[in-house]
Amino acid sequence: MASPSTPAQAAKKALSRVDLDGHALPPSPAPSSPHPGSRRYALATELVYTDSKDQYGASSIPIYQSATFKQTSSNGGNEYDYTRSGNPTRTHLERHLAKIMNATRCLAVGSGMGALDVITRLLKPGDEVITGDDLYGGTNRLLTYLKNNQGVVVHHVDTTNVDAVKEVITEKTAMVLLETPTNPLIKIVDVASIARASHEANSKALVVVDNTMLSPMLCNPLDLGADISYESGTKYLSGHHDIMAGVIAVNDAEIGDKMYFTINATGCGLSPNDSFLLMRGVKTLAIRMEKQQTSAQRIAEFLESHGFKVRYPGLRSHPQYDLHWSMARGAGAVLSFETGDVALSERIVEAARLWGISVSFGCVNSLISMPCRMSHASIDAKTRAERQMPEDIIRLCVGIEDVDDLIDDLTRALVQAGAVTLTIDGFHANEANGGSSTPSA
Ligand SMILES: Cc1ncc(COP(=O)(O)O)c(C=O)c1O
Ligand SMILES: N[C@@H](CCSC[C@H](N)C(=O)O)C(=O)O
Repeated sequence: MASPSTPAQAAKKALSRVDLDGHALPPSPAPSSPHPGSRRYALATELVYTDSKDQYGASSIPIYQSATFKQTSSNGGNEYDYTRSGNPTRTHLERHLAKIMNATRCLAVGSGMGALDVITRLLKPGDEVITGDDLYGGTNRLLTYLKNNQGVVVHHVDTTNVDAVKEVITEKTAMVLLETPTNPLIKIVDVASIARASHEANSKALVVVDNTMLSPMLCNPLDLGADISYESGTKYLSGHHDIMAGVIAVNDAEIGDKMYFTINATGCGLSPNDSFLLMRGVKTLAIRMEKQQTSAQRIAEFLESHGFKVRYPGLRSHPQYDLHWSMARGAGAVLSFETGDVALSERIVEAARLWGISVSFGCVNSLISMPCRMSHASIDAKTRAERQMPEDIIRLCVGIEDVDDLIDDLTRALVQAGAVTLTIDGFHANEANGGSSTPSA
């Protein structure tokens, strides 16, 4: 029997089959939305709304925990043959994500770094990449590897300055890689202006945005002109720190095919079990993010009002407040603040109880960390100094606990560490430790 030549023919062929009990066998759980790539409801609805045509009406996607799939002929040709190449649970997740990321195609892989690896395999020796000078440490590490081993030229510039990006765009620019807000300095990057300028200067340059800090709940970089949006699904999308995952969204079919080729060729597609867990996590993204960012706002205001220098795009004092809100639907739940003293920051972090000392963010639990020692330690001290990363910076990743408990725990840690001066009216950050002189109760 000839193998069906298109996916539609393959689906029809498989649909016509019945199992031993006479049940019609659908080709796979159908797309999670009848209209992948186009949203019909508010995002909070789309996140939970799925329409899988499972043969038994399962309301959550079954885990197709199978490496291989039986074929109906010696020519193969069924929709799935091997999980590295494709798996029904992963496909369901990818179609659901394509819908919520406003993309025509989404690909799910084993981690956020795995996603960037797939994306950067679009590069070839001699290609140039323009990226920021405040980047997640792992991203910096992979780019440094490509520079040292694969002949890729990497320009680190201040991507908060559109002109600085324009200055280095040439016909050799193959990729412009952006993060916003940046991790951990919470700087905002004008994605739309950079995408426009990049495409005008070089129509072949791919603008890639790491959307991990905001998630599709708060921002859709493809709508701002990016060619590829990716994020670590380990963070907000899954929300519980129980899996590693990465997702890539794209509208150009040819680029999507090239990246799928890499995923199949290297075997980094997300496992069926983790695809199930990520799908489950995505359904609660809206309520988690709403709660987390409401609490983050309270905590940012609390710290600022007590004299700390706080970086959070929900604060009016953020120098790029208006730019952030022109691109995003919320401020997210990651903020950082400075104490002016590394040892003091260490004492604060170690005094916290409710806030777990941990890398990562986007989890239901609140986390506290010192990026220069932890998430960004792979950037050497000299480079950190050149990029003006304050060694004392403390990053807070706000979870879903009661916000008053979080503030109480932080207050106790600040007092215990000696970061604040107690007065009859309350307390304020010590001036010697980087605090301002305008305390509030
Ligand atoms: C902004 C950002 N992008 C990408 C990654 C990589 O994600 P993963 O840890 O899932 O590989 C991380 C964190 O690890 C991150 O913070
Ligand atoms: N040891 C890890 C550190 C992961 S950092 C995770 C996350 N992106 C964050 O910003 O906290 C590594 O070397 O990658």
